[in-house]
Amino acid sequence: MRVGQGFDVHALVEGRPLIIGGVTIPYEKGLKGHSDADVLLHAITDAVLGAAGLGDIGRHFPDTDPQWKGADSRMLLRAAYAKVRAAGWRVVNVDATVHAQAPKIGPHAAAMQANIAADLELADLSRVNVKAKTNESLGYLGRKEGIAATVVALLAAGTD
Ligand SMILES: Nc1ccn([C@@H]2O[C@H](COP(=O)(O)O)[C@@H](O)[C@H]2O)c(=O)n1
Ligand SMILES: C[C@@]1(CO)OP(=O)(O)OP(=O)(O)OC[C@H]1O
Repeated sequence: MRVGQGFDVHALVEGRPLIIGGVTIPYEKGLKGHSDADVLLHAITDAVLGAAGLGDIGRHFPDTDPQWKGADSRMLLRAAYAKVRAAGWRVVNVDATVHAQAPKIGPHAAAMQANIAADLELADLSRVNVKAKTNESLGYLGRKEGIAATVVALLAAGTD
């Protein structure tokens, strides 16, 4: 068994769609990034890469590479997970928290869970858990200047 953790944060700006966990959420602002800036999928990607000892998302998909400009982060997660699988690992479970003062994530959590489970080739949806917290109006997250995500992932050896 191997454990990995992931963290990501992106700034909230006007004129961008808000995409979290592969779900487009109606909101007045979206996340700024080189890719689609899906903060949750980036943290999951880092957690599974980290558990496998494969570095981080920026090593595999540099934000200086025009190839990844506007990239769909579900595609990045699937590509990273293919490398994790090729290294002999599979995900046992992923537990994630989205740190967002707004908007409410709860109504979208099941759709995020389904996307993530599909991308990690998990038939058992309970192996992916998406939680959310406000930041109690404290700091840059509490001022709605950005949204963050924290993730832990467990890997096991094998292909089953
Ligand atoms: N962006 C968010 C933040 C929170 N939730 C849900 O509200 C519950 C209470 O959050 P607190 O930060 O006030 O503790 C939390 O457990 C989530 O269920 C949410 O859906 N979206
Ligand atoms: C995903 C990548 C690549 O497009 O860019 P961003 O969307 O800016 O995301 P970030 O979490 O800062 O880092 C990973 C990057 O390499």
